[in-house]
Amino acid sequence: MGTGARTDPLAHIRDLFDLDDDVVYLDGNSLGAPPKNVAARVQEVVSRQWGRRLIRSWSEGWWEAPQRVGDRIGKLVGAAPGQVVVADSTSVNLFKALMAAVHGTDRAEIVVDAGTFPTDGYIARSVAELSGLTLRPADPDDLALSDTTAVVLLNHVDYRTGRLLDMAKLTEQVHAVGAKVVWDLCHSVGVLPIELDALNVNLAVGCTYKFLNGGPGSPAFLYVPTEAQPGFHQPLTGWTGHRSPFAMSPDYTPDPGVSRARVGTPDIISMLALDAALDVWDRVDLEDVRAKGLALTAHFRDLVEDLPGIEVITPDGEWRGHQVSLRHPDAATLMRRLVERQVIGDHRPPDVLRFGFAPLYNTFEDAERAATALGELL
Ligand SMILES: Cc1ncc(COP(=O)(O)O)c(C=O)c1O
Ligand SMILES: Nc1c(O)cccc1C(=O)C[C@H](N)C(=O)O
Repeated sequence: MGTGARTDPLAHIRDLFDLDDDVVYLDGNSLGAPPKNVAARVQEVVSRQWGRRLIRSWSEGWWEAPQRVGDRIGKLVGAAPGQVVVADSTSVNLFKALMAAVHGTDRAEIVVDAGTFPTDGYIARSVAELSGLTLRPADPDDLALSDTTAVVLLNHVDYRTGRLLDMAKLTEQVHAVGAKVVWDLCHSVGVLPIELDALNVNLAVGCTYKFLNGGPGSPAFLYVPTEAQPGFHQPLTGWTGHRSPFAMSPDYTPDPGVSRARVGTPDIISMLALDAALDVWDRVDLEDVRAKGLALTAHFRDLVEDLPGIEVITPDGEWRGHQVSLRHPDAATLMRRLVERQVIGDHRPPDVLRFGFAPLYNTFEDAERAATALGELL
């Protein structure tokens, strides 16, 4: 199982992360590992920016941080500057995006992929209720769209199976019936090249605590393309989305740009921890990240697919993200015992073992150690 001869152009990047070598961490698709520079940045933000500069820091970079950090994420998702804002949670951004997408529509339905991560389905249900539309879960292979479809919400990578959807093809399908598409990029941002502008995606959301390593609960992002910004009807009219927040006007006038998607005061400590975590992306090429992710997951798959009782449910080939999901009737117990052996993945009910591979810090040896541990348990 040795991988000594394997070339890994990202091998040196692991040193930028604060990881224990005796732990095989394969849960970066749930909570990314901390880059080493984050602790010092947070210390700087607390001690100097907050401590010494106090409220002056709002006009020394804090106020614009949601757009500035948004532009850094924009580079990773194929969005030109001024179209991504970092704010709130993915759930809240989904609410804003879906409410804006159905605003003023005379169409009847919202479609959501049937295997969606629960929060997307719950939020889509609320938006349907509030807007008087119906919600229809559908198989992404057979969306059955029509001219009654207002908006389609799709997960780029399925959190359970790791399947990657064809964003180009599906976006085109949705546009062909005159509907809008909202993409949830939680499991794809930072591991594969994404081209939101080039594909004319209507709206997109994603979290930053998985493969972007922003830290627990780091703020999410929302993409609103420039041409859609004037028509982006913000349902949560908080003051930070106002055109002139400090005018303290009694009337709400939205910011003309992407800032209209902001709501309330940003969580600066978390936002600037994320900003620091994003530094690592200045040193890597997403194509290399993708290539390594495919190689890591293929290697792990090869090592585990013939183990007794295991069924691999992650698609083979290129239509997959950076996790390998295995079905086994004793998945919960197996994962508990793997974690006892310092191999950390996760379990998704009822019977799925998930192993996420973060190409910036996971190694081929991690894949081997995890496969060996699982083999011994089985
Ligand atoms: C596809 C997807 N959407 C949304 C979320 C989470 O949303 P939030 O950031 O609001 O917790 C997750 C993971 O928690 C997810 O996997
Ligand atoms: N967001 C999470 C959290 O706050 C606690 C524990 C896990 C999570 C996750 O991100 C779960 C993840 N989205 C999943 O794919 O299952």
